[in-house]
Amino acid sequence: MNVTNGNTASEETGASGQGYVLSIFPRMQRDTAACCPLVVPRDATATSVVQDAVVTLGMGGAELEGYYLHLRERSHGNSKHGDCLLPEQGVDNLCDLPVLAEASILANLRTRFHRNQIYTYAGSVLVAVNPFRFLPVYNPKYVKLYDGHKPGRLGPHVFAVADLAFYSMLRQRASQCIILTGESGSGKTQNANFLLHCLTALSRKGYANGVERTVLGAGPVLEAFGNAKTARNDNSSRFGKLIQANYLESGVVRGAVLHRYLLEKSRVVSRAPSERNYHVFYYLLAGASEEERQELKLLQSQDYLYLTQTSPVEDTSLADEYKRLHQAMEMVGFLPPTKKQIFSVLSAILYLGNLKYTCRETDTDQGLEVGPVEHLITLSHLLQVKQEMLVKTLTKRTILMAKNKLSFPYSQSEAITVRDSMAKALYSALFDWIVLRINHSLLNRKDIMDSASFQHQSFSIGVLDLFGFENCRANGFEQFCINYASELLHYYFNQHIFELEQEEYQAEGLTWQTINYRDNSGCIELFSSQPRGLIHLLYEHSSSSSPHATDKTLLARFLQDHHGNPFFAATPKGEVAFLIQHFAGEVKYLIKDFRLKDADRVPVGVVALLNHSDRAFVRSLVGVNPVARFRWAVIRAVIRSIAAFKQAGLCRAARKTGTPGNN
Ligand SMILES: Nc1ncnc2c1ncn2[C@@H]1O[C@H](COP(=O)(O)OP(=O)(O)OP(=O)(O)O)[C@@H](O)[C@H]1O
Repeated sequence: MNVTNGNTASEETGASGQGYVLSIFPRMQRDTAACCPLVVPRDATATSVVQDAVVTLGMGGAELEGYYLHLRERSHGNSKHGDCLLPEQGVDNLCDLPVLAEASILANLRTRFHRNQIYTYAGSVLVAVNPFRFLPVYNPKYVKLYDGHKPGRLGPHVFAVADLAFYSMLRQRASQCIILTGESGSGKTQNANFLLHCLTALSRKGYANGVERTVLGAGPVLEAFGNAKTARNDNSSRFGKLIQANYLESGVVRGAVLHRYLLEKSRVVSRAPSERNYHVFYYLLAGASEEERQELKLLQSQDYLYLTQTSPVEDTSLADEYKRLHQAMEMVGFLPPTKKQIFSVLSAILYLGNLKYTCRETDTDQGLEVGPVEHLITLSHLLQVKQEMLVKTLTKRTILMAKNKLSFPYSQSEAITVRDSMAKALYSALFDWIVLRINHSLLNRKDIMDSASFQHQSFSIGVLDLFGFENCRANGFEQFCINYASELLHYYFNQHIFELEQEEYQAEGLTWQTINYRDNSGCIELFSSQPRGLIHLLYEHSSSSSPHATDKTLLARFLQDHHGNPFFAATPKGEVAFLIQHFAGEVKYLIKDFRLKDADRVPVGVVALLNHSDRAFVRSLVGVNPVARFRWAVIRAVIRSIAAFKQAGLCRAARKTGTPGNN
């Protein structure tokens, strides 16, 4: 039996026009069968339509057996797609939609959005639509409301997810994880913050032990140093993070741990014209007091090359943000001298960008000169390094040969690369150091002692907030890494939602029609298969074993090895780029600087220079990662976290089906 929505103007009926005429065809083909009209109200549900149809057709009791009802939306005419059979207020869970199709899903999300209901369930997944304005649904009253609530009683909410994770952890005595995914600007970080707020508030001891305060302080600090304005999001996270809230088995929150994955450090030295450098630079220059300006030798933002590649920033709120940043830094335990050291390094990074090179050629000597000298003096003062050593590091490569140190002058472009590498390495090391310090204050001494002595068993709830899928006007190495990470996450979702869930249904003996979903494993293969995957080819081309490789030879190799791959394509002639068919759409990547950014080597001389600083703080920055070489951090980290989540999913499925899982 085939029921088609006849929602055309002429078929709208009822005294108030508040109804639809549905056409019921007792066979599958509407043109070969007689049709029986059925008037239903606008807010009819699938169940009520079936009941009305049964009555209208005079079918009842045993006669119903063996009949199938297919509800179909009319696919032509001027019907309002997706609106058919949708209750006026929408449904809380997309699984309850009478017709599950893209149009009806969008119509439901739209209907709810206009009613300020931005959250909707899709089975066990929570879908959030970004409202881009404040909604009064996150205050402590809501945390209490959702605390221990019965699923289905209250509307979908991000606090419901936190609550479910918290009580599942206590009930199952197992750690939990919550993954946020979506395009850049969709609201992942905002919702991660709401989750953490709720997760710490649900602690049996409430706010008493100060973890909430530290977690809340950590957010703005990380945002200032790790977020920036991009073409898609004014406050885009340029790093990925996994925040793990730790609990004792009694449900008392005992600290948290923050893991950070890849910081987009190339942003420190260059970015697209409509984008900005990291927020903290603008906050510092807009909000520093006169005394700080003198001490840190600050200039105006338009005087720094690293900040002037983009349109000037005139935002009166920046000075207030600087004040807020100071407060947040204090909340996570940064004392005034530490803050001063941090801002000195930021000032030094900005000065590095202003250094210029000129070629010098005399009868006896040939090389590069770096200046202006007053910037070199300021830099050596800010970093507490010897000016002579600074100049040498920035202009000459030193090689150790048969126990002798030999120096060769850099070419101008090599020297610029060294200068920029130093700025990126300093910023990245500073960010790592900040994360390290935040982790110290998140884990108090008693927690460490307790866990070391195994006095208490503890569990955790992880919140994974990675960068969202990006397709910018010009995509480069950064988008290549970010989108590969998104691709891996999407693969995990597919596995978790479709494969494992369907396996579970089959194990429970439920009649289930297998759903065919768009599998992205081919795209992941394209990136990571051995030995021809794009990542491996890139690695090969940027290693020292390929001295003659260039970005162009790399592209040629990509094209040669992946010709005919449905996920990979060449671009029209002349473009030094390639296309990848991602799960979220096709992206064009420009090959320029892929090798350079992949290798991401900080010259040994720069590490040695910073290690010789008279300032312990600067030396400790290099100590965070002595070789200062953070190659493929994101990919390694994402693979590790995906593997952990995948394992957790398999264990969950194993527990449900009663088969032993390797927990
Ligand atoms: N629930 C919400 N309520 C109010 N505003 C929101 C909400 N979610 C997102 N926003 C707004 O949208 C902006 C972008 O959100 P957010 O930074 O969380 O996106 P994202 O997905 O983490 O992006 P990216 O991947 O670029 O970091 C926020 O700065 C905020 O203004």
